Amino acid sequence: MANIALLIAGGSGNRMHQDIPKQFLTVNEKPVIIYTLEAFEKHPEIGSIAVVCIDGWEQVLWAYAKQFNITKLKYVFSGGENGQASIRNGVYELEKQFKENDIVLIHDAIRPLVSAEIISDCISKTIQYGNAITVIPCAEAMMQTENGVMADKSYPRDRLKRTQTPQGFYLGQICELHRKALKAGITNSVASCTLMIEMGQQVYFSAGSEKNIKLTTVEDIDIFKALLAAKRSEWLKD
Ligand SMILES: C[C@](O)(CO)[C@H](O)COP(=O)(O)O
Repeated sequence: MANIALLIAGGSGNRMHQDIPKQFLTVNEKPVIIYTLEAFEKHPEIGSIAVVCIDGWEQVLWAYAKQFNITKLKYVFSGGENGQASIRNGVYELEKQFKENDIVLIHDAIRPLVSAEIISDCISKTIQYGNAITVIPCAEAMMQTENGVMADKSYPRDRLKRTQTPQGFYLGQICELHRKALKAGITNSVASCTLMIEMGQQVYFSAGSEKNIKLTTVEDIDIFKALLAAKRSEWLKD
């Protein structure tokens, strides 16, 4: 049985307001996507890595992978018109290379601080339950709003989880989910976990971390740099 990491790097990152797609921004002399690739490269349970890449950046990605010695990167696929289409392209391509009972961990390329523990837990919960969505508890009070201006309802935070990636599935099952979703006319679900719910399936949780940040806005780059600095000083102490 193989464990494959499928990194989703198909987006242009409009919310970052940069000329370069955020997965290719350089932070401390290394492109963001390389931090993410290194996390899976170093993980002993991951055999192969595939990337769904934004059009026009494929050769840059292969060049960076060579420069930073990412030997597990085997496939680079085209993105789609949205996240659901990009993931669908990726899993359909993987289906041509791997078996239905192989595990695929679908991960945002712009979550560069995913840890070995998070990857391991996602794999073991996928084996245990059939799928695994990385989550963290919801620490803030939650308000429900219709118009974004005011709220007259709150939502109990202990009943909520904040989802992250990786999100783990058996390859055959995630391909089947995408085929059924297309037949049902669902074409723009936010994430694999939301697609599962929209298709009436249960999802199971694995353990995430506040440090497994998603680089969405420019502010997140500052947080990323601070977390990198903290990580470096931990290494120096060891
Ligand atoms: C998959 C995800 O990271 C879970 O939190 C998130 O939904 C991705 O959102 P994006 O809009 O594709 O950045």
